[in-house]
Amino acid sequence: MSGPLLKVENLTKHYPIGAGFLKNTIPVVRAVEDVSFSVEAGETLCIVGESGCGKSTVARLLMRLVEPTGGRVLIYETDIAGLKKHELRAYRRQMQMVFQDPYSSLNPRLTAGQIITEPVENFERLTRKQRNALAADLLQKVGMSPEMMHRLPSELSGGQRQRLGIARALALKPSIIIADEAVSALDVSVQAQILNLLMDLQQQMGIAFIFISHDLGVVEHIGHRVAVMYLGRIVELAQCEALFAKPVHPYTEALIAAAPVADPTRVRLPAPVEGEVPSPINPPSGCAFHPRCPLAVDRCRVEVPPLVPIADGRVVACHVRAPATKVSEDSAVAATDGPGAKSRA
Ligand SMILES: Nc1ncnc2c1ncn2[C@@H]1O[C@H](COP(=O)(O)OP(=O)(O)OP(=O)(O)O)[C@@H](O)[C@H]1O
Repeated sequence: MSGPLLKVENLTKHYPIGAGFLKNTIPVVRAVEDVSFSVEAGETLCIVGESGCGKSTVARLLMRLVEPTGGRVLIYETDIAGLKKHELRAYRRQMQMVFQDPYSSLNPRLTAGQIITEPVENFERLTRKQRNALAADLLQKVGMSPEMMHRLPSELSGGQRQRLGIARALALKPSIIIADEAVSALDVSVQAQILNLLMDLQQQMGIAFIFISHDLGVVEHIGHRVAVMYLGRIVELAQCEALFAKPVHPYTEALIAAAPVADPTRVRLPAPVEGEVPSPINPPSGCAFHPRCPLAVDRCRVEVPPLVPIADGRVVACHVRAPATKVSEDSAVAATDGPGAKSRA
């Protein structure tokens, strides 16, 4: 099969809220606006941004848990909107999710073994022997002892529960796992174990990850590429190392400046920008970041900046740092495609 594993084109989601007198006056939350990216097999694309910027809505759109207002999601060049019911089931097998809170996403009445094998049994009947063998194999894959298959979620630690959530996601042999804040609820040492587990599984099984997080330390550890979102839009998409070494969008710069620095030799960026994230119901005109941006010029207040490719292959939406030319606008969509997974050797 050719082309990227996953391609997202101009994805948009507006949630209607309340009712106006006239249909066209119903206010909407502009949760996701014109988002495009692609993911290659075996790659980790991280999506970062402040709370409410639309990260989880992107995940829900990819899983087709909510319908988009506009745009397309293509898996191996097939538009998922056109899939029939049985094709959608097959698509859902390819894309699995690991959630932030492993406890609330695991059925407390089922044993670990039942939780892991349940997704497979939605598709095929298993004998008791097959079920036990599958549960034992998946538990071992995530670094747990097969005996744990008889335990209930309440009898496991937070880290074990998250491993169980990962084992369940692996059961259907997906091509992509979407991990939405998958390590945020865990202690730092357990976080590191889970991140290393995900990276090992990726190497062994070639799984792609879409890793959603607000924690830049985690993103720097696990990401190949990073998409930075602000108020529903991607404002910068770059190779992970390049992004952290030299953020280009002023918002990316501010996010990195605000993050705790684990490495004392790293030079800190200037102080982060002040102010609240504006409302996605009535976002600022032009560049939504302009009210908080120290570099804003008149053009930023009126024109939404397009994503423009710059020299090192990243794309940036900023009139000041990456001003658009006709040529750059034409090549911007191509630049949201990944160059393939980088090697971690
Ligand atoms: N079902 C819904 N109806 C209306 N608005 C919604 C709905 N779901 C999300 N939103 C709004 O859409 C915007 C984006 O929400 P989303 O959960 O995608 O953000 P996020 O970046 O994942 O945030 P967090 O990091 O806090 O989880 C927010 O303003 C949120 O309030």
